[in-house]
Amino acid sequence: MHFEVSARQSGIASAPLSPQVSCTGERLLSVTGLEAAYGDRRVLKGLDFSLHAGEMVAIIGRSGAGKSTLLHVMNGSVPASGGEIRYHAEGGGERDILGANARQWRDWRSECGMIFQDFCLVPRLDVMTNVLLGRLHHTSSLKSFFKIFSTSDRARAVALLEWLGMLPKALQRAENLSGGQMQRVAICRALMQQPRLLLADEPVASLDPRNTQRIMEALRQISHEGIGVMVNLHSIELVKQYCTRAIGLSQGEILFDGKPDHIDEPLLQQLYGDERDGDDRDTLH
Ligand SMILES: Nc1ncnc2c1ncn2[C@@H]1O[C@H](COP(=O)(O)OP(=O)(O)OP(=O)(O)O)[C@@H](O)[C@H]1O
Repeated sequence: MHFEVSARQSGIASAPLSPQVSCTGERLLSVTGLEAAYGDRRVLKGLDFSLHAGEMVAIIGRSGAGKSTLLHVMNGSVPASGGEIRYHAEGGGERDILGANARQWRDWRSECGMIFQDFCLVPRLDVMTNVLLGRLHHTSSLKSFFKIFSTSDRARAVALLEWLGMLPKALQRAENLSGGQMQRVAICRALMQQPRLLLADEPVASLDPRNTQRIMEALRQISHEGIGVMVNLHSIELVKQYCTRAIGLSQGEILFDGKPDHIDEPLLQQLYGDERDGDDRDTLH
């Protein structure tokens, strides 16, 4: 079953997901020569690509290719060892995120939401508070600690939860939700930041088919709002169904950057090789 929600139903019309951004396809990021390593082991080897508002870009490649590392370098939780990530600020001006000081990193993180395979919610807090925690980057930490959020923050949280069908669960503890419900809450939390970019690290890896469709549909709608979405995926079927572009990584290098329709058998063989033999093959098509 497909999850379909109109802009009116979603509350997007009354509470834009990202009011700073219009869906004009302007450039958000220019990545050049990006390198990352764990100790002596080079994991990202000179990546070059750009990202635009409204794109939904899949990162694909076999296990260990460097997909998660790329997203974590982009949000600053793993350090880069070389290269540049130039952020094109709204209204002009650009800066290299990798050369940012602590305050600039905090600013960047508020522009760059992230969701994870294991959701990363605070289990004992209720859904509403988990979502409001997404405002941490915009609110003083003391205020957040005492859970003092503004009326407009609360209104936005309500609109987002309603959009993803989670408002009835707003007062439940996060630990009592199903995986699909947790991921919807995690998306709401990320959108509370009003990001220009959303990074999703295998967001559907642990979900059943129905919840997978719901989450992918939500990500697509978010990209239609003008937010740049980058999503690590293992299913090529989902990439072709939902994404506007795919970047194929192999051993930390970009092997492909183009339209999902252009992903063909020889490329899949290059990207996945033996990993596609046996059971894995079914999950890739
Ligand atoms: N914290 C770490 N310390 C050391 N090596 C790591 C660390 N995280 C990842 N690696 C290694 O870096 C390489 C890239 O890992 P990464 O998780 O980015 O790959 P991936 O493409 O996301 O894989 P998967 O699809 O299995 O999640 C792998 O060889 C992995 O073992």
